[in-house]
Formats: sequence, C-alpha cells, structure tokens
Amino acid sequence: MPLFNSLKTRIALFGVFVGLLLIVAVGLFFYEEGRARIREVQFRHLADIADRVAADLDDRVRTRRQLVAAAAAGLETTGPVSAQQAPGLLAQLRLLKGAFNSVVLYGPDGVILADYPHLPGRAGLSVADRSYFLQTRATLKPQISPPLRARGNLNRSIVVFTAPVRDTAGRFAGMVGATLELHSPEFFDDLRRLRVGQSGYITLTSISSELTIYHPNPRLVMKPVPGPQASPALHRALNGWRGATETVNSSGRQVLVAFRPLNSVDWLVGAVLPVEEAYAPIRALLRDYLLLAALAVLAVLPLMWWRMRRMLRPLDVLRAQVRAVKLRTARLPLQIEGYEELTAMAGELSQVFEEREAFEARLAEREAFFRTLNDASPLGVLVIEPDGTVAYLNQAALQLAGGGQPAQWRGQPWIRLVHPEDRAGVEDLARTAQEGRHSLTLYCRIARTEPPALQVELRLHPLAEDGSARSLLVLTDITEREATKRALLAERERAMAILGSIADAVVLTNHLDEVHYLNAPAEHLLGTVQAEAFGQPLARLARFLQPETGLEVSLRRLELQGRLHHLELDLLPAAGPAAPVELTLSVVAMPGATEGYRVYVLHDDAERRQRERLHRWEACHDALTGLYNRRGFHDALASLLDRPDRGARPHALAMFDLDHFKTVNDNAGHLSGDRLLQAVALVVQQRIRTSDAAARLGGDEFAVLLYNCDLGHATAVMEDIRRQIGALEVACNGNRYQVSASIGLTLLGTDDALPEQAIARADELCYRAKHAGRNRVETAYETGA
Ligand SMILES: Nc1nc2c(ncn2[C@@H]2O[C@H](COP(=O)(O)OP(=O)(O)OP(=O)(O)O)[C@@H](O)[C@H]2O)c(=O)[nH]1
Repeated sequence: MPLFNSLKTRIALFGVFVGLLLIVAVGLFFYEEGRARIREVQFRHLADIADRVAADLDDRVRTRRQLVAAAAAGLETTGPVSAQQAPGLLAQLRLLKGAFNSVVLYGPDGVILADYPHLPGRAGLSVADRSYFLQTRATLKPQISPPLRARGNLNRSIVVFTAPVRDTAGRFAGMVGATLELHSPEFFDDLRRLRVGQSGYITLTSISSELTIYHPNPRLVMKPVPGPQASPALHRALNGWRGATETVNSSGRQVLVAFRPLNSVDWLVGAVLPVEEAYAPIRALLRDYLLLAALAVLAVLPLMWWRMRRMLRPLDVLRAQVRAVKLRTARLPLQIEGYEELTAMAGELSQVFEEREAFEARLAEREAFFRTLNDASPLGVLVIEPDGTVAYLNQAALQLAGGGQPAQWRGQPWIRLVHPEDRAGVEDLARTAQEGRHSLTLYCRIARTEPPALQVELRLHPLAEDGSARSLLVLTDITEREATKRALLAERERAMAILGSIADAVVLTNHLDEVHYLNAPAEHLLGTVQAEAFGQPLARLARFLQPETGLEVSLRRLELQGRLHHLELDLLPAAGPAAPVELTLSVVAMPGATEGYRVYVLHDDAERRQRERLHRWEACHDALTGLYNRRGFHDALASLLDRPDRGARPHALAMFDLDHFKTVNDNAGHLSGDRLLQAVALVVQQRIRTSDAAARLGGDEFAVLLYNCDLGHATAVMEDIRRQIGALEVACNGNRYQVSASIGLTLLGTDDALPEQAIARADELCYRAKHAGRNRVETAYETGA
C-alpha cells in the first residue's frame, strides 16, 4: 500500500496512534477514578436512604405496635375471652381499623373468635401453633410475627401485630391480632413510592425467616431470599454485616446496595441502585471526552500532516539529489542543510555513491575483459539463468550452434543447443545439477542445422560468487578429439596385435617404469604373467647385467647418455637364470612431463652370441687341432711383445715342423694324417701350461709360446714334446706310421719389436734342425742369433 509505505503517513499515523493511546489512557484513568468516587458517593447516598427508610419503618411499626398494645389493654374481661364477648370486644378495637388491613380477636386457646372485616370461615381457625401466639401468651407482651401466609387464604401474606388481652386478674385471656397485608398498599405503599434514583428500589427482608417482605417485583414477596451465591451481600447483611457494597442482585444485575436493619423488628431494609444508573454520569462524561478528543485529533491531523511535510522536505531534497546523481545530471557530494542526521546521511550516501562509481568502473573493466576473453576463447561459454534461459553466450558458442546473432539466443532455453536425441537425458541431469548447485560434466551432441553433428564436452558450473543462482555452461568441441581417440584405439589394437605376434619380448612401462603390458615372449622371459606383473616396477621383476662383468647396468644412465639401442645385456629375472638379451629401449615422452611410457624390446641373444663367439674362436684357432692358428698365435705373441714388463722375465718361442708327414698322408690317407696332427696337438697341449700358447700355423707346422720360461727349461719342454711326438703312431692297413719333429727354439729378445722377427728366427732354427738331420731341437742362446 503506497500511502502507508510513506514515511510522512507513518509518522502522522504514529502521532495519531500515540495521541489516541494517550487520550484513551487518560480517559480510562479518569473513568476509573470517577467511578470510584461516584461509588463512594452512591454508597453514602444509598446508606442514607436505607437509614431513612429504616427509621421511618421503625417509627411506623412502633406506632402500630403501641396502637395494638393500647387497644388490647383497653379491653375488659373478667375471664378468658369467650365467643359471646368477642363481637363486643372487637367493636372496641375499631381504632385499629384505620392502621391495619384487618383486626382479629383470639380466644386464650388461639382460636379466632371474631374478625374485622369479617371474612367467612376465618372465625374458628386456630393459630395455637403459631410462634407469635405462643410468644404473646408466654411473654404477655406485644409481638410482631414474621411474614406468613394467612390461614384459610393462601394468597394472603401478612405480618401480624399481636398484643395479649388480660382479665381483671392480669391473666392471659385472649389475644388481639392486627394484620398488615404485604400485597396491600396500606403499609408498604410508601416503599413503592420511594424512588432510589431512576431505576433503584427499596427491599425489605425478614432477618429471622429470610423471607422477602417487600420487593418492587411482587412475585418475590414472601419468597425466600436467593442463596449466598446469588446474593452474597444480602446474606452477609442477614448475618449481621452493615454497610454498602457493589454486588449482584437476585436478577443477576450488577447493583450498588446498602443495608440497614430495623430496631423494632428483625427486618432489614435494602436500598438498591443498578450500576448502569450509578455510573451513568461518568460514562456519559467518558463518551463525551472521547468524542471531543477524537474530534480534536481529526482536527489536528491535517495540521500534523502539513507540519510533517515541511519537516521531511529535506528528505525530498536528498532524494532529488540522489536521483540526479544516479542519472548523472548532478555531481557528488550530496549537500543537505538543516538536520544533523540528514547531513550525516548525505555524507554517507556520497561515500557509497563514490564507492559504487569506482566499483562500476572496475566491473565494467572486468566485464569488458571477460567478454574479450570469452569472445577470443575457442570454448563455447554461456551464462544460464536459473530458469534455464540463456543470459549470455560467446562467439565460440554461437559457432558451435551453427552461427547467428547472440540476440537470437538470449532468453531462449539453452537446452535447444543440445541435439534432440540427447536432449531429454541432458536436461534431467542439468536440472538436478542446477537445483543442487553442483557441477556437471557430460558428453553430448550439438543440434546444428548443418551437418556434421558436433560432439561436445558440456560442463555446467554454478556461479558461486553470483548471488542470482546463475550457472556457467562451457562447451568444448571434442569431435576431432573423439575421432583421434578412436583412431588411436584402433592403432593401439593393431599395435597390441603386432606386439602379441612378434617373437621378441616387449615390455611397456609407464612414466614411473611400472609394468603396463607384457607380450607372451616377455612373460616367458621374465617368468611371470601380465596380470601379476601389471603395476609392478620393472626393476622388481628383473635386473640387467653387463655380460662381461656381471655388474648391474643402470638403464637410467644409459638413457641419459642416449645409448638405448641394441644393448647387449644379461637379463636376470627375479626368479630364474640370467638370459642373454639384446635390449632396445624406446622412451616415448608425452606432453606434460609426468606422462609418457617406455618400450623395452628384448631380443633373445643367446644364439647370436654363441655364433659370434664361434666366429671369434674360429678366426684365431685351428679347427682341426683346437690350437691357435697363425693369426691367433700372432696376436698372442704381439700382445706379449706389447707388454711393458715383458723384458723382466724370459719368454721362449718354439716352432716345429713334422718330419716326413707327407708319407703318412700319402700312404695312410689324409684322415690318418689329420688324426696324427690332432695327436701331436694333444701332446703339445698336455705338456705346456694352460697359460702358455700353442698353435698349428698350417700343414704340419706348429708353434709354442712359453711364458716366463728360460731357455734351459724351454729346451727341456720341447725335448720332451719331440720325444712324445716321435712315439706317436698311426696304424693303417696293417702298417704303422710314425713321424718326428724338427724344432727351432729361441728366447724373445728385447729388440724383438714385431712378432715376425721372433717367428722368423724360430723358423730359421727349425729349418736348421731339418737340415741337421731332423728329429732334434735346434736352440739359439742369443736372440737374433
Ligand atoms: N693330413 C694332412 N696333411 C696335410 C695338411 N696340411 C698339409 N698337409 C700335407 O703335409 C705335407 C707337408 O709337406 P712337407 O712338409 O713338405 O713333407 P714332409 O714329408 O714332412 O717333408 P719334410 O718336412 O721335409 O720332412 C704335404 O704332403 C701336405 O699335403 C693337413 O691339414 N692334413
């Protein structure tokens, strides 16, 4: 309600409210105060009335009692009043007729003898059981009865004034009774006429019999008074309390009442005034007061309104200034004169405006930055309202959607971007994420008018710093990536098939060198299976050793040195014997240093290495005898000559040629010749040390190199060999064939720079032995001799 929202209205209404509250409070205070005072006055007034009524009734009762007593005393009889005397005596009681409703003469036994006015059937009735008769007879004094029903006529309620009739001897001779009828106007008419205010009244109650003697409501006369609950004050008064109070009367009305007892008879006078009447003046006063006050407020209201407008005019000025600053038609600071509070407020507002301007400038800058960033981004970026409509989208998002203008999308549901077939699922997930304010990433297709359909990664984030429950939607085109991924997967399958089919062992490890893949040969080589090896560091499954030294090889060091191809190593699996392998290690680096993997290709190198060893052996050994061949022997001799310490000890070189070997060949055949050559080699090998070297230089020509051996010892060795060769036999076709050896023996000289020099000298000595007759050792004691 705009009017009620106005500060002026509220202050004015508050003023009115406070005014009314004060008026009502003052009114209620004076009303209560006035009522208390009026009550006191009314109490006094009612007490006064009750006093006066009681005094008046006392006076009249006393007069009537005296009247009856005097009339009875004037009757003369010598004995008990008899029925014959009665009319005469009754005639003497005519005096009473004016003051009572009826006069009755009783005999001494309480039987009515005569009455006036005469009522048929009254004479002869007995009141011997009535208390007033018994008391009159007993006390011989006048009595007043309680209100009672007249005998013989139920509708008459009476009070009987009695006085004894005495005979001349002073004895009780009869009784005079004068009755007042409670319903007759005579005695109580004054009470009826007596007015207590407008609606107040007088009551008269018999204290002893608790019967109502008089009440303006005739139906209550002769009725017992209501119980203590209904008339508490009356009951208190019947029990002796005197005074005035506010109470409830027999009809349930709230009344003020004052009670006074009579002195002459046990009657209680009550003066009653209903509270409506008692308080009527103060109520009227209150009503007038409220009316006047309301009128005064109504009269003051426009004045207050006018004054309020004037007082609050600086606020309007402030508002106008704020508006002008907002519309940028005025500049800061705001200036308000007059009220201290408003001046302070204008100062605060100016500061807020300045901060806002600075903030807006920063915001605009950030927004421009954000938009530039978004427009330059290859990712589609959308800002989504809580109702699922687009608030903003960048150029990349537009292009993903197939082009168009940003305005076409603003206010549209973003879900239209999604391909119709994917829409239902995406919408459900997105709604749940938006409502729960959590992030969501999913993959779907984009709805485009033009094929091909684009695959996107869709990420939905709640904008946490934005209080409006908006969300940020980021779309990444993954069509190409997915295609590449598929191609890569196919490639991987192919690679796996290839890896599975090749004979070499292949181990793939990740960047931590944990096993990722083993092919079957690798499983065999490492003595494990893919499932067990997966994830284990390769170093735990096997070690690589240097074949020559048996020392462990650091693959990391080789990797750093770039020596990763065709490494001849021994693979030592955790369980099992070492195996010769040729390792080629490929390190595949991936973008992001932690990625990447290694490919270990392990070729079983046992056969090749065996073959190579054979080739090497064959290159320097004689196949027939197993001794060095010429080249091997040459190398052994050359390496000895190259040793820097070779001059420290003597070394001997012997060469020998078999004698008449050709004869063996020619007669026993080449095979026999070969066996003989092998036997000769065996003789030589068995005689020399394993550290010495022996060779068949070709045909039947042999050479021996004895290390650390002087000439004497060497001569002994060679003589021994010569003798053993001479003892050899080859049998063929029943013939036995023997050979001998012509041996040239020399020491290596310090001037022997080349093997050829020493060999030539030994060969010369051998030749000399041949010519000297064969089967001998020809020795030269000096080198170069
Ligand atoms: N069985 C066999 N004979 C060979 C081999 N190499 C060479 N010969 C023969 O060995 C013989 C060597 O010839 P010579 O040393 O001239 O013959 P020789 O009978 O020993 O003569 P002298 O040395 O003068 O005693 C030739 O008949 C070759 O054919 C071989 O590997 N096995």
